[in-house]
Order: sequence, then structure tokens, then C-alpha cells
Amino acid sequence: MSHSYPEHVTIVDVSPRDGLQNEAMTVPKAVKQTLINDLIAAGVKKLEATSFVSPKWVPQMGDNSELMTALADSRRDDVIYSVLVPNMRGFDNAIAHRPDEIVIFGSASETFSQKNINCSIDESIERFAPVAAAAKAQNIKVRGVISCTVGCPYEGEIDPSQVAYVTKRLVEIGAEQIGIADTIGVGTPLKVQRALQAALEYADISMLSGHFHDTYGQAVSNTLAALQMGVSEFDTSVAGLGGCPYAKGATGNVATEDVVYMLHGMGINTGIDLDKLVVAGERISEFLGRRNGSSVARALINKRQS
Ligand SMILES: CC(C)(COP(=O)([O-])OP(=O)([O-])OC[C@H]1O[C@@H](n2cnc3c(N)ncnc32)[C@H](O)[C@@H]1OP(=O)([O-])[O-])[C@@H](O)C(=O)NCCC(=O)NCCSC(=O)C[C@@](C)(O)CC(=O)[O-]
Repeated sequence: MSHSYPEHVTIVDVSPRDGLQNEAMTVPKAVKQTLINDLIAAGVKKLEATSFVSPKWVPQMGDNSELMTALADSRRDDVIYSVLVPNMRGFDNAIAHRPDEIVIFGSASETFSQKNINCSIDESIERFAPVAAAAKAQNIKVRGVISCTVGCPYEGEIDPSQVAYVTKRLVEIGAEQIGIADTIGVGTPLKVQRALQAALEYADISMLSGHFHDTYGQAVSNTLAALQMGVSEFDTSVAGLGGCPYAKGATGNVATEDVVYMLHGMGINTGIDLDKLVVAGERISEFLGRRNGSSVARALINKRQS
């Protein structure tokens, strides 16, 4: 079967936010700054820098303002710095730092919505609406991400109609892009395609992005399945870092290195230098005392050493 693939895919490295939010040890601001600068040096043009959530809920992101202030001098015009914002309080804190994009994050699962942001799906949309409007009024892009689009740690399988519903509501309040997230990495290619298909009821394919965790080792396959439907933007995390504090047992996002390797191997451009990316992933893995979670990074490092 032949597919027409995009010539270019946008990689959104979410490691500074999704990758580090679940770390038990406090990661110093300077280490986060180095990670972000390493990613940019490797050619990453879009990243999630931090989240403006409650520090009681996610202590690791408690240095959000300090980090954005520290980044200010080295901010690049050709890089999109995104931040997560759950409510107006978060928006008010974030806006001082002029993020290029804000991310409102909902869920296709009622229970996960309660556990993650302490409100129902409909209440979350009510909270996000003024955030999206305020961002748009200031010419800041608005992306919506939907968690648990194929499976939920509390509810199990999620019906695609839930994905369609949340997509509809997010688009109605002004989300320009919709991230389809497999929060706990249980998805397989056809399930992910069904979730994307459901979102397509209310969003154009150019608005959709993929956000796949790799708990069951399916994330590269799921990325390919999304690519085959025409999705051309993916959230990934260098060295496969990450997990969500409210989705126990879920591992990190698909490793940026693994996705970049696949895309380059398919002749798809990302603008990313894989060798420099491996350096970025190694440095943060060493700091965390963690085995590098990217198979591609480990293979390239072994090859270099042999
Ligand atoms: C949404 C809330 C705030 C509701 O939390 P709440 O406790 O219901 O909020 P509240 O409005 O009742 O406020 C309680 C206290 O928090 C403060 N507060 C309230 N808002 C903020 C804020 N923005 N920044 C700083 N402080 C804030 C507020 O001022 C108050 O302070 P107090 O009076 O007690 O001193 C909370 O549940 C929360 O922060 N949740 C975030 C959880 C989170 O970050 N999860 C991980 C990110 S999502 C994810 O990883 C999934 C994703 C995106 O990657 C995709 C995928 O894979 O699925």
C-alpha cells in the first residue's frame, strides 16, 4: 500500500515539561535551561518549556516563572516556546513571559480529568474558554491537548466519540491545534487511527498532532499510523523522558531520537541534527542518573564506542 507522507514533520520536544514533571528529585533551573538550549542547538524549533500549574499539584514545575525569566535573554525568534496553562491564574502568571503558545489540556476520560485537573470535562472547557480568548487577544497561539484518547488508567478503553466531543468543544473555544494523546501508552495503530478519525469530525488533519507515550513499546508504530493519515506534528521527548504524575505506571513519551531516526530514514525532513540530539539526551539522562530511554540513542552511542 502506498501512502503520501509529508515532506516535513514538526517535532515538539516536550521533555522540559512532560519529561521532567514527574521527576522525584528537584531538577535545578540551570539543568532545565541547558536541556532547552541543547534541544535548540540540535535544531528543535518547538518545545514545551514548562507549565503554569499549581505547584502543590506538580512541584517540579514550581520554578516556571524563574525558568522563563532565565530563558528570556537567549529566547530565539525562530523557536516556539509553549507552556501549559490550566486556568486564568496560570495564564496571568504565564503572560508576563510572553510564551509563543499556550497549551490547554483536557481529557477524553471524565475520571482522568478529575484526577489531573480537579474538574469535569465540561467544567474544564469553561475554565479554558477565557484562557483561550485572552491568549488570542494577545496574538498567542492556542493548542489543546486531549489526554486518554485511547485508554485511561482509571476507566480503561475510551470510546472515540469522547475524543470527537472534546475536540469539538476545544475547537469551539478557539484551539487552533488539537493534540491527540495516548497518555498511558496503551494504544496500538488502529486504535490511534480511530481516535484521530474521531477528532477529524471537528478538526482538519492539519490541526491534529500526535502525543504518544511508549509504555507498551507502541509509540513509534502509532506515530507511523498517524503519519499515514496525514498528521505532520508530533510531541516527543528526548531520551524518552517522562510520565504524568496522575497516570501511575505510564512511561515517557516516544523518544525524539527514535522518531527523528524513523522520519529521516523515510526521507522526511525535521530540521534536527540527530547527533546533537543524542548529546542533549545523554546529558539530561546522566544528570538524572537514568539509562537513556531512546533505542536509537543507545545504538548510536554503542556504535561510536565500538
Ligand atoms: C488545575 C488545578 C490548578 C486545579 O487545582 P485546584 O486545587 O482545584 O485549584 P483551585 O482553583 O481550587 O486553587 C487551589 C490553590 O491552587 C492555586 N492555583 C490554582 N491554579 C493555579 C495555577 N495555575 N498556578 C499556581 N497556583 C494555582 C490557587 O491559587 C489556590 O492556592 P491557595 O489559595 O490554596 O494558596 C490543579 O489541578 C493543577 O494544577 N493541575 C495540573 C496537573 C498537571 O499539571 N498535570 C500534568 C500535565 S497534563 C499531562 O501531563 C498530560 C499531557 C498534556 O502531557 C498529555 C498526555 O500525555 O495525556
